[in-house]
Amino acid sequence: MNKKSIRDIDVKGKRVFCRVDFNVPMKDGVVGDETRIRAAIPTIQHLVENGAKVILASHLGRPKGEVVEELRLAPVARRLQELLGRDVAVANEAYGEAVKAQVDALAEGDVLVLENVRFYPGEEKNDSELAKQFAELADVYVNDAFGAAHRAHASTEGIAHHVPVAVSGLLMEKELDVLGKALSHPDRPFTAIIGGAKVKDKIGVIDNLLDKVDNLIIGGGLAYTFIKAQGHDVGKSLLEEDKIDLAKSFMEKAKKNDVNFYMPVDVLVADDFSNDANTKIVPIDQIPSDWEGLDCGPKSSEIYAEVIKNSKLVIWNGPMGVFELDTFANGTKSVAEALAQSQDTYSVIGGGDSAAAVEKFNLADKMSHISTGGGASLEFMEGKALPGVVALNDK
Ligand SMILES: Nc1ncnc2c1ncn2[C@@H]1O[C@H](COP(=O)(O)OP(=O)(O)OP(=O)(O)O)[C@@H](O)[C@H]1O
Ligand SMILES: O=C(O)[C@H](O)COP(=O)(O)O
Repeated sequence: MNKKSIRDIDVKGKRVFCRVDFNVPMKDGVVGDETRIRAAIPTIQHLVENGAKVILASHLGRPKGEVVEELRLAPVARRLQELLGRDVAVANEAYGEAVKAQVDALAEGDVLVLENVRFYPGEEKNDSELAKQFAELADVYVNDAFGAAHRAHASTEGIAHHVPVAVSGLLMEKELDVLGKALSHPDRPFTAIIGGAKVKDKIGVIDNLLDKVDNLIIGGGLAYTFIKAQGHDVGKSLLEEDKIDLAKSFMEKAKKNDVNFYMPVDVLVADDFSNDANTKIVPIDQIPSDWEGLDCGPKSSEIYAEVIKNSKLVIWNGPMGVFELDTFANGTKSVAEALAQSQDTYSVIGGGDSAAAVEKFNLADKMSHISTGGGASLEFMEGKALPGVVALNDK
């Protein structure tokens, strides 16, 4: 990576404003999946051990510039305290005189968690006044929030212009190294598996990856637009009529670029979107008109597994079916199992639902890298620059 990281600077005695992505699922005031908190710990430990006064800032949810009681960061700070095994102070605001006093009271190695930065309207507007307020708290800015790096907000981008030193954290560095290497110097054969709900959300990713991969596997709800593009009826399956021509152009681009293009050959159709629906497996040219395809079929899964086993590198974004319902989870599970069993395959899971799926199947520890970024990893894979990274100091 061509950006400086915390390993390139001296933080001893410095007030370090560290933006993390503590946007974790909350249930009844308790943290659900704590992956993102754990992922930030190496950076926090590094700062603590090197004598920084650590000020942590994050968003939680989408409170839209207002205080939302359920989205306060205190429960997250409590969980962090347990995981770190040291006291973590909490602020009721994210800037201002009271917060400054709390920062002034920090000793080297102390940790303070600020309130949800999205309680302020200026955050998402990247308001420079708010960015300056954040900057007043700090001597050094660290961005470790890879999951929010695609957002140009006051705490992810704006602040970097008002603090003399702006560097990446260790999580940010690792995410960019893994994804960056995959896209620029991939081990081959290189396979991308793209699933999820809509073609619309994956246009940029598919287009960019078609210039880089050896194999492209399409699954999930978006496959039906490709099935339609091949001239088959898709019944009540998810279909984006206005993207059929685009799907055709992707298949043509694959041919032109010598990319092996795989899409389902069979699908699991259902007469209802529920676990108790009547289901059957049909070839893609026999989808009944009043049924919908909610998963890949077993023949497709077998083909995908074979491609995975013969790959050196696989990037996976988006489930193969409606994996949240057990009846339609087999296609996604089969991809996860193939990745888990392929010892020689480096597997990169692109965050969001695919990360949730490998967790659900208890296979997370068998993946080589699970990104903490959903939208951020998607934008990175589209080849877009991430504003939260661009703003950091060059090496
Ligand atoms: N055949 C299908 N029909 C309808 N929905 C489907 C189908 N296959 C998968 N899905 C749904 O797609 C959703 C995931 O789509 P999405 O595009 O958000 O995936 P993602 O890329 O993993 O998301 P993220 O942006 O969070 O990483 C899941 O909730 C899943 O149930
Ligand atoms: O969950 C995420 O993908 C990040 O925390 C970014 O959240 P956002 O989509 O609300 O900006």
